[in-house]
Amino acid sequence: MLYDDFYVKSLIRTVEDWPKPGISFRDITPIFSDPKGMRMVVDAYVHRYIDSDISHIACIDARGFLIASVLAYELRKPLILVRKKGKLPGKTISQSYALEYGEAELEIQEGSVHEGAQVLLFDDLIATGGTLFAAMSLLKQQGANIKEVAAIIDLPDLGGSQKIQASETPVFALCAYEGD
Ligand SMILES: O=P(O)(O)OC[C@H]1O[C@H](OP(=O)(O)OP(=O)(O)O)[C@H](O)[C@@H]1O
Ligand SMILES: Nc1ncnc2[nH]cnc12
Repeated sequence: MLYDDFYVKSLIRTVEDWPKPGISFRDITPIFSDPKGMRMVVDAYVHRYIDSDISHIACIDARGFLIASVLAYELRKPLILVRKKGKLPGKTISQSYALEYGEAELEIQEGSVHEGAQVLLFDDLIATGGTLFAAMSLLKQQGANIKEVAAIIDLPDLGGSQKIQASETPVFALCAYEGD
């Protein structure tokens, strides 16, 4: 299905002052309750990565899981879960970070990716980039190369995507909210 930016944006709800005063929260929940929107979003990534040489898809807890798992199924790639602290059994490595409205810690299981893996890292939204940088650091510590970071939404005013690109990692976002 052809990507229609206007249609996808019509499924993203802005909630002012949530979860904290001053935050314009971009709620993607309506995308998942709209089968056409969900298909349009997934198809856009399938189209972009079908012929790429990525070996793995990594995704970030929790909203990042929703599209990335379908994408991994479609592209027949292994999926690596980057989870919030305390959710993964066994030996893990962790990284704390700050995001637009708080602080948290991410973890991956040791050995979840091998040296030289070519990873597409997926999350739903890029704001300050704190979350993605923490995930990138964990994957790189395991020897992975981050081929590209992909998201549904970029908030360029918060600088995250620019910082990731400045670190020599390509960034692909389906849509952006800038200056509003
Ligand atoms: O670029 P940043 O400033 O780091 O912000 C982006 C992150 O914030 C949200 O995660 P949240 O921790 O709210 O998790 P959720 O997916 O579990 O709702 C979003 O899903 C991104 O992961
Ligand atoms: N403005 C925002 N809307 C939705 N998720 C976010 N994660 C970080 N900032 C966000």
